[in-house]
Amino acid sequence: MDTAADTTTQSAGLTLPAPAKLNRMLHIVGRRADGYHELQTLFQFLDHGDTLQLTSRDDGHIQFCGELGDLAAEDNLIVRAARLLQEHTGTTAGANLSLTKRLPMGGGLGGGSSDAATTLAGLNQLWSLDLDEDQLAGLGLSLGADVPVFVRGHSAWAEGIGERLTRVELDTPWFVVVHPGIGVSTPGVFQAPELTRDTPPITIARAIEGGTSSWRNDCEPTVRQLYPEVAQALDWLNARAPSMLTGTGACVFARVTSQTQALQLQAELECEHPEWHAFSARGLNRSPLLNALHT
Ligand SMILES: C[C@@](CO)(OP(=O)(O)O)[C@H](O)COP(=O)(O)OP(=O)(O)OC[C@H]1O[C@@H](n2ccc(N)nc2=O)[C@H](O)[C@@H]1O
Ligand SMILES: Nc1ncnc2c1ncn2[C@@H]1O[C@H](COP(=O)(O)OP(=O)(O)O)[C@@H](O)[C@H]1O
Repeated sequence: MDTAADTTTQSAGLTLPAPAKLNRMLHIVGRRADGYHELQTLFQFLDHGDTLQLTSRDDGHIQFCGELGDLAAEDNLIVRAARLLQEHTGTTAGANLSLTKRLPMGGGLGGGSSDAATTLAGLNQLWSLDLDEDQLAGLGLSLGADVPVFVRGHSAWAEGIGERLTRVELDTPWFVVVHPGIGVSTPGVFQAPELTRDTPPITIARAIEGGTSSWRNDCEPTVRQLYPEVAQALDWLNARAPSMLTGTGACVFARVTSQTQALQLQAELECEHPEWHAFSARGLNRSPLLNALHT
């Protein structure tokens, strides 16, 4: 039977991960003239995320399939990344892009940015474009500040609005990540008058030597105040393990000592708070995207 896809030349295709990130710490050290906030943050990946299937087609069309609520195609970072790559390189190739979405949207786990990075890196390979990492990271930055770290695929200390990256090695514990079932507005958090914007800048060495017990997220007090559900989830987790907000939320994460402890904590949480969503995952200093692309 003929289908639209059958009329195109199909390649073997790729199935690639789009992992989540955590902000292991996040300081706001200033505000730029355009209103954007200058950050110092430590990014780390998780072995949990979305999955993207990519196949090439020869009619130049970008076909997306996946569950992203009512997000319009022109706002979908996957479609935008594919079109950007077409415009930048002039390729006549198209693609079928099929997403299995596991990461909550707008949860501070960087799912949209990670999807975009996986699209850029995957299509670069599928379409044999041969762009290097710097070129892909540059294109990614035009889609969002968090895209470059996913393209580069290493734990990083980030400055500026998150685009100036220095590779680092962090501890790789297990985490329990909790979404308290509400949406947090990133612009709303950054516009809040009470947000701390004047944390003195520190060096990478000082941030890392300070260790996990000294790490904090400057957005946390504001998000707690604006979203009591986030405060409740943080209080519940903090009573059991050291916990923090990631990005501007809504997700919070507890650092635990083993997979067993993670699964126990997750089970307790699911029993007491069925209205929250939780998963357990391990921190990774190398993104599973790099492993998948280079095998
Ligand atoms: C702060 C982080 C840390 O990872 O939070 P999460 O989004 O992951 O939660 C990200 O860098 C967020 O980046 P991103 O998610 O691309 O932010 P955007 O949607 O572009 O930002 C929405 C709005 O928040 C404000 N904004 C965002 C980032 C920033 N460094 N300063 C800001 O002031 C701006 O008003 C912007 O218009
Ligand atoms: N493929 C995508 N997946 C998720 N969100 C997307 C995608 N494309 C665009 N978006 C938009 O980007 C916003 C931020 O998404 P996401 O990266 O998941 O959150 P965060 O930046 O809080 O970590 C979403 O609220 C949504 O409007």
